Amino acid sequence: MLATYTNLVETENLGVEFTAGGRVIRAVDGVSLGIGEGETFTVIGESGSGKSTLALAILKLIKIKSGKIFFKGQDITKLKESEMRSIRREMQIVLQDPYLSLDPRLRVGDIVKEPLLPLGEKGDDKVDEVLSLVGLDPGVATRFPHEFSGGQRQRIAIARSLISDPKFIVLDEPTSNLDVSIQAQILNLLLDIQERRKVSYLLITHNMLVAKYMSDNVAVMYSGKIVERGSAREVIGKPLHPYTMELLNVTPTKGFMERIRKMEFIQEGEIPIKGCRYANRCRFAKEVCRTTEPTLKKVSQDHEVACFLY
Ligand SMILES: Nc1ncnc2c1ncn2[C@@H]1O[C@H](COP(=O)(O)OP(=O)(O)OP(=O)(O)O)[C@@H](O)[C@H]1O
Repeated sequence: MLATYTNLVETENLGVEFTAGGRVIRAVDGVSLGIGEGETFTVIGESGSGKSTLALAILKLIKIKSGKIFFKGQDITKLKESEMRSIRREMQIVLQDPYLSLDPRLRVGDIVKEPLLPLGEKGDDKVDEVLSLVGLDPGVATRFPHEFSGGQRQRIAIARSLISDPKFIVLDEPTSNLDVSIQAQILNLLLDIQERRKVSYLLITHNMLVAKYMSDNVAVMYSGKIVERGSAREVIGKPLHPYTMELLNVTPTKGFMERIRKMEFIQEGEIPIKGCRYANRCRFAKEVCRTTEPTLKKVSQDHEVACFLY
């Protein structure tokens, strides 16, 4: 029997750890999220916050320490690679750097067909279709990556991600290595493809403008944890967490300042790394922030925040 599901992709308390120089890094720490069909779910955060690790864990490309991953309602956390094969075709990734992600020795047609190799499929008949879908002339299939500009290379990478007809694509900073003038073209292409193919995107970015333009829902990640999430309109339009405000470079509203007027804040630099991970950078940190880890709290229909100010 097919599992019924609400979200195409879900994680439950997902945790990933690395050990580097004898130190354990909790790169993803207890992340629960749901990505609906045809939705763009964006993870925002600065470098090192754990965005890419989260995406790789969802794709089961790295080892998971704890928690669960569901795809189409099926728990895939413990599936063996052989059991993942049919699911792999439905999950693809587009990486940040189109200069590194395309094998320079292969012709474009062979690059685009790469995801079909482990499935034992040739896919020759699909190459023209996906190249056209990304706005490239099918004739480019016989050429090599070095003959193309950054934007065209990213179109090739997107074509490759589409050849297995996936339902879910991770877009890891897909435009951050491109000229500004090209970025909008690629973002529009991705939106157009989503419309036509009804794919869900997990978009990773540190660029708020990109997040605002592309997303249905967003999660803000800091030090392996989601500190705020909700609809893009709510989170980007009315940021609540001091870290989100910092990322967006917004000044807290008068109403916010009025509401927190009587709270007692402690000085920067006094807070040990315990409790809220952002506390040692937060100008609104209180005593409780140094002792207790805040959990996500629903503040409105489409908005949750993990912060003791709320
Ligand atoms: N293979 C690894 N071995 C050890 N530590 C790692 C490894 N991959 C990531 N990390 C660490 O895990 C944390 C999260 O890294 P991650 O790359 O997921 O962050 P990110 O938000 O995607 O950053 P960026 O935008 O720079 O890619 C960082 O502290 C990073 O140094």
